Formats: sequence, C-alpha cells, structure tokens
Amino acid sequence: MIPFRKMHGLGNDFVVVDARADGALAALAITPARAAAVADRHRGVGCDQFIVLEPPGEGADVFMRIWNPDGSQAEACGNATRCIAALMMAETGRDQVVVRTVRGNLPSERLPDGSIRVDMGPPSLGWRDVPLAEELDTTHLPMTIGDVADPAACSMGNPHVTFFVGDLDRLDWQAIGPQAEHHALLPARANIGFAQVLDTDHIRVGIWERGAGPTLACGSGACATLVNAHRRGLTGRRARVDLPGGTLQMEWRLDGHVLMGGPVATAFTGELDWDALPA
Ligand SMILES: N[C@@H](CCC[C@H](N)C(=O)O)C(=O)O
Repeated sequence: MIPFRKMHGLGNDFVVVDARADGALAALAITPARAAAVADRHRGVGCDQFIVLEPPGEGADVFMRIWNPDGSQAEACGNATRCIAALMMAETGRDQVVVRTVRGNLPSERLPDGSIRVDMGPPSLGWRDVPLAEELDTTHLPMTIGDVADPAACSMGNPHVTFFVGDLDRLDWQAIGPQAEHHALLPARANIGFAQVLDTDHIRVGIWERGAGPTLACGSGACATLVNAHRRGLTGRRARVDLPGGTLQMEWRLDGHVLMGGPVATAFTGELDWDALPA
C-alpha cells in the first residue's frame, strides 16, 4: 500500500505520492498507464494531476514530477508547485522553500495572509519556445475555432494559448478547448485559456488543460493569461485572475518573472493499492 495525500489549489486537485526514499521510485515503476489509473475519477482516486515527489536537485528542497490524467507528463504546474511548497514549509518549518520541476527551481514563500506565492520564472515568448509548428508572431496566432479567433501564445515551461473573449458566460469554451488543444499549429498540444478582461487589473478565465480537460483552476494558465493580456495591451503587469475555483493574485515583474499567489489545502490522505493498478 502506498500512502498518498490529496491536495488542491482552488480546486485544481492533485494526488501526491512521496518517492524520495532510497529505492522508492524504482519500486513504484510509474508508467503512463499507472499515472492515468490513479487520476481516473471513477476507478482511481481521481485528480487533475498526479504528483510524484523525488529527491531534490541542486538548490531545491524537493523535485516534483507532474503527470496528467491522460498519462502524459507536464513541464510545469503552478498550483501543484504551491501545494508542494506548502508541504515542504510544513516539513522544514521554513516560510521559504524551493520546488524543482522539469522547468527548473521555483522559489515559493508563505505570505502574511497564509497564502502561498510561487515565482514561476519568466515566460518564453518565441514561436519555437511555445512551441508552434511554424514561425509566427506569438501575440497573434492565425487560429479560428467556432466563435473565437486570434489568440496569443507563450510558454511557462508548458505551452499555453489564450483567446480573448467578450463574455465567458456566453461561450461554450469547453467545446472549443479540445479542438484548440490538438490544433495543427501546436505540435506539443497546449493548455487553452479563454479570458475575459474585466479591467486593466482584473481578468476572468476558463482553462482547458492539456491532457486533463476543464479544471477549476490552472496556475500556469493564470500566468500565461496575464502575460498574454499585458502583451496585447489589455492589462497592466498586476491583476487578480478569477478562475472557476477561485482567485489568484498575479504579477509579471519588470525583471520578467511571473509571481502567482493563492490558497492551498489538503483534502484528505489515504493509501493506494499499487499492485491493483494496471502496469
Ligand atoms: N494544473 C496546472 C497545469 C498542469 C499541466 C498541464 N495540464 C500541461 O499539460 O501543461 C497548473 O496549475 O499550472
């Protein structure tokens, strides 16, 4: 039996397994099929991402591997980073920790109101970075799907495309999401945001996550939303970003780093019968 912890940031939920002990990772032998089985909401525990803690690289408190429910791996996950940072803060007694992902070392801190803020690093804005299938201006992509068109793209380590829409409530964005995720311009697929700019410091967004579908919140998606909105001249460098599950406080600092703050929580703990999972 493998102990796990169920955590979430604004309802973006994660099953977290600790594989930092010697031999633990090899014993788990995680495959895409096993990760997908854990994430399955009917036959497994269910989650938006399966998070595996591994021994830290240099300068970090922990390494975090990110699996999507479709069995693919992601390079970044903002909300899981905040959750794991909170876990490391509880473990170390410190209010500042560093979580390492495939993207690199991400420093996080606990703010006076108890929320956890992570420095997600700078976005990558070039077409090869997103990546796009061909050389294009990433602030205006020639992509039209149903009633939405002309999105912007960037990478927060993982690929994001943001459509700017007039009224989120009048758009069936969950029907557009899968078509956009698999668009021919996006060879690595992408997370797709549908953003309604309410003011220069306030955005509402719904996010269709690559490999997961619609989620209650997506941290790296909130980062991309602010970055793309600012590049399009729609907002300043700070904004509250309202997602279906709650609000993240965002800042794209002048040094290029994107900061994201909000609440995290542990929902419950349990044990997984690892041998019962498909190989
Ligand atoms: N929930 C996440 C993003 C998870 C990864 C994403 N689905 C991808 O494939 O890139 C977040 O909070 O950033």
